[in-house]
Amino acid sequence: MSQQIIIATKNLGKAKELQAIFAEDGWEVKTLLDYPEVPDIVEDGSTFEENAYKKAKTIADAFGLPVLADDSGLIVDALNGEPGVYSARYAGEAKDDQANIEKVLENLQGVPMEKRTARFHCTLAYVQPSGEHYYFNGTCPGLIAESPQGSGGFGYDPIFYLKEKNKTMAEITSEEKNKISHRAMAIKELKKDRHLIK
Ligand SMILES: O=c1nc[nH]c2c1ncn2[C@H]1C[C@H](O)[C@@H](COP(=O)(O)OP(=O)(O)OP(=O)(O)O)O1
Ligand SMILES: [Mg+2]
Repeated sequence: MSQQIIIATKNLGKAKELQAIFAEDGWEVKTLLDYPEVPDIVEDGSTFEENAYKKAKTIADAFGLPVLADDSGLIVDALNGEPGVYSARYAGEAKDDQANIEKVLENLQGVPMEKRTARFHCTLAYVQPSGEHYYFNGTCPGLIAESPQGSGGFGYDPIFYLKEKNKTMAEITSEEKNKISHRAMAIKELKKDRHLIK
C-alpha cells in the first residue's frame, strides 16, 4: 500500500507539482481540491512560515491527521523583496496571475536585466494535530524577464527567467521544473527527514 499525505492547498498548479514529486517515492497526495467542502483559510501571517503553519494546522485539526502545507512566493530584489508573502494577492484579492505579472513588470519598468534578480521561495510546514511541527525551505534563483514567455507552470512562471536554461520557468517541461524548483528543493529537505512522516 502506498503512503498517503494530505497537503492543504487549493492551488491546482502546486497540487500537480506536489503530486508528481511525491509520486517518485510512491506517495499518494491528497489535496483540498479533493475536499471542496473545506472553506478557504485566511492567510494573514507576515511570514511564509506563519501562513504555511496556519494552513496545515487548520486542516490537521479538521481531519485529525498530520498535514503538509506549502506557502510560497516570488521575491524580487529591486522591489525590496516584494511581492514576497503577498505574491498571490499582489494585484488584488482576486488572486489573478495575469494581473500579478503585469504589476511586477510595471514596477520593474526601466530596471536593467542585471538588476532584475529574483528568487522563488517555498516553505513547507508539516503539522501534527498536537501542534508538533517542522519547516522545510527551498529557493530557486532567476531573473525577471522583460515580458511573459511560455505557457507551462502557473503563477509568475512566464516572467521567471532561468539563465542557465535561457528559458522562462513556463517554457521548460514540468519534469525539468520539478527538478530545480523551490518546491522541489523544499521537498528534498523534507525527504531527508522522512522518518517524521508516518
Ligand atoms: O512555482 C511557482 N511558479 C510560479 N509562481 C509561483 C510558484 N510558487 C508560488 N508561486 C506564486 C503563485 C502565487 O501568487 C503565490 C503562492 O501563494 P500561496 O498562498 O502560497 O498559494 P495559493 O494561495 O495560490 O494556494 P494555497 O494557499 O491554497 O496553497 O506565489
Ligand atoms: Mg494561499
